[in-house]
Amino acid sequence: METKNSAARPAFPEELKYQSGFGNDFSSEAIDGALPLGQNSPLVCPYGLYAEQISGTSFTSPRKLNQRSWLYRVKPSVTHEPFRPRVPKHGKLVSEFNESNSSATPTQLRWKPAEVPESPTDFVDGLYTVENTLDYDLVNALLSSPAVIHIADLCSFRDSSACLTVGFRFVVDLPDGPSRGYVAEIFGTHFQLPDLGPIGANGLAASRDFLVPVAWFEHISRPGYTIVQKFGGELFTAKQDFSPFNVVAWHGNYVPYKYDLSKFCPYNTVLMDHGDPSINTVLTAPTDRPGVALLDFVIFPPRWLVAEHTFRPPYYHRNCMSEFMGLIYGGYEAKADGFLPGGASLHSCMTPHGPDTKTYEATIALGNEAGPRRISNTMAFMFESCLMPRVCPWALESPYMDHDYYQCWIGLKSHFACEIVSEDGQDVENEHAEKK
Ligand SMILES: O=C(O)Cc1cc(O)ccc1O
Ligand SMILES: [Fe+2]
Repeated sequence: METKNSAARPAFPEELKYQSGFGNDFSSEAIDGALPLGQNSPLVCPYGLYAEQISGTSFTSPRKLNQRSWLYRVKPSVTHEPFRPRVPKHGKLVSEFNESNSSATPTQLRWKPAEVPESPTDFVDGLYTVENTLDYDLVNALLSSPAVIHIADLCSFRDSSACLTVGFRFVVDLPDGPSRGYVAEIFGTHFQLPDLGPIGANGLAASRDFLVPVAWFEHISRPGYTIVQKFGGELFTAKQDFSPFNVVAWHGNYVPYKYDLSKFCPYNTVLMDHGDPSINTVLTAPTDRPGVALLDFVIFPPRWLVAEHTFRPPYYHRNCMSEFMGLIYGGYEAKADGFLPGGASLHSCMTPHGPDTKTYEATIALGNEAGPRRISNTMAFMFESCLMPRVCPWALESPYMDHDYYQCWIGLKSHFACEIVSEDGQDVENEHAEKK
C-alpha cells in the first residue's frame, strides 16, 4: 500500500476500466503486444518488460484452487531498499494476539462510530484492530477509524466492497473527503462465491458484477517512493525510486477486484418465517469442514418483507459462529436505535442477541395484518466466523464502546400468558405474567 500524498502522484485515468467476472483467467495489456504469447517467461519480454509471477496459492495446490498471475512490469518488485519496521503512530493496530493483550468475552459488544480525527489521517494510520483470533491467527477484523483518507480506487466504501489479494500493492485515495470503512483480513484461504444449492444457477452476487482492473501503468521516476507493507501483522516501510504501478500487461486468476453491493440480488422467504442470514452471503472463505466458513461476508440490503403471520425481524438467537456486524448506511432492521453507520457490534460464539425492545414491541404492535413492506436505505453487513474472536483492550476501553448496549434488551417483558387452573377448578392469577 502507498500512503504518500496523492498530489505527488499523477491522476489515475478519469474513467478506470475493468474486466468482469469472478475466478476467471483474465488478461490485459495497456500497450498492444505487451503480453507475451505462448509462454510466460520469454528470454526477452515485449518492450523489455520484466516477467514476475505472483502466487496466491502454493505451486502445488489443486488446479481448481490454484491462483497465480503473471505481471509484466517496467521494473520488478524486488528493486527496493531494505524494509524497516514502521514506527506506529498509535498502538491500535495490533499484530500479535495473546492472552494478555486480548480477551474473549461472551458479552454483547457494540461500538458507536468514532469521530473524524482533527488532523488528516491516512488509510494506514486510520486502521484500528478490533478483534483477532488466537487459535489460528487467520482472521483479523479491523475497524478503520473515520479518517481523512487519501485513497485511490478503493471506491467510496459507501456501497462497495473491494477485495485486495495478499501481496498486491495498492494506493488508497478517497477524493470525497473523510471516509470510514471496515476491513476483514483472512489468511490461508481465499474468498469464493457461495454455492447456490436449490436457488439454482442465478441469484445473490453474480460473477459478472465483480470487476477486475485492466492494466495501467505510470513510467516516471519517483525518488523516495515509500511502500508500506503489513507482514506477520506488523508494518514495515521500504523506499524505491519508481512507482509500483508499473504493470504494462498481465494475465492470470490471482487478482484484486471490487463489487458494488447494490448489484446483489437478494433471495428470501416469500411466505413465512425468517430466513437464516446465510441466504445473503456475498462471498465465503471456506475451511476444510464442509459448510463451515473461516469468514462469510453477508449483507442485509434493501428488500421487501412479505412473510405472513411471521415475526419478520431477525429472530433471537445464539450462534456457534461469531458475528461481527457493521452498518454502511441507513438503519438496521433489528435495532431501532444505537446501531449507527460507522459503528459495529460483536456477538461472539453462543452470545445471545436479537432485536431490541423497541423493534420487538413495534413488530408485535403491527400484528398479523402487516402487508408487504420494503426496507429501504439500508446496508448492514456481517463478518461471520467459526473462530473465537479476541478483542483488543483499546476496543474494550474505547470511549466509543456502548456500555449501555445491554439496556436495549433488558426491558423485554414477559408476555407469557396462560391460565393456571387451581386444584379446585378455579382460575388463579397467572403468576408468570409480568404486571405492566
Ligand atoms: O444478529 C444479526 O442481526 C444478524 C442476523 C440477521 C438475521 O436476519 C438472522 C440471523 C442473524 O444472526
Ligand atoms: Fe446474529
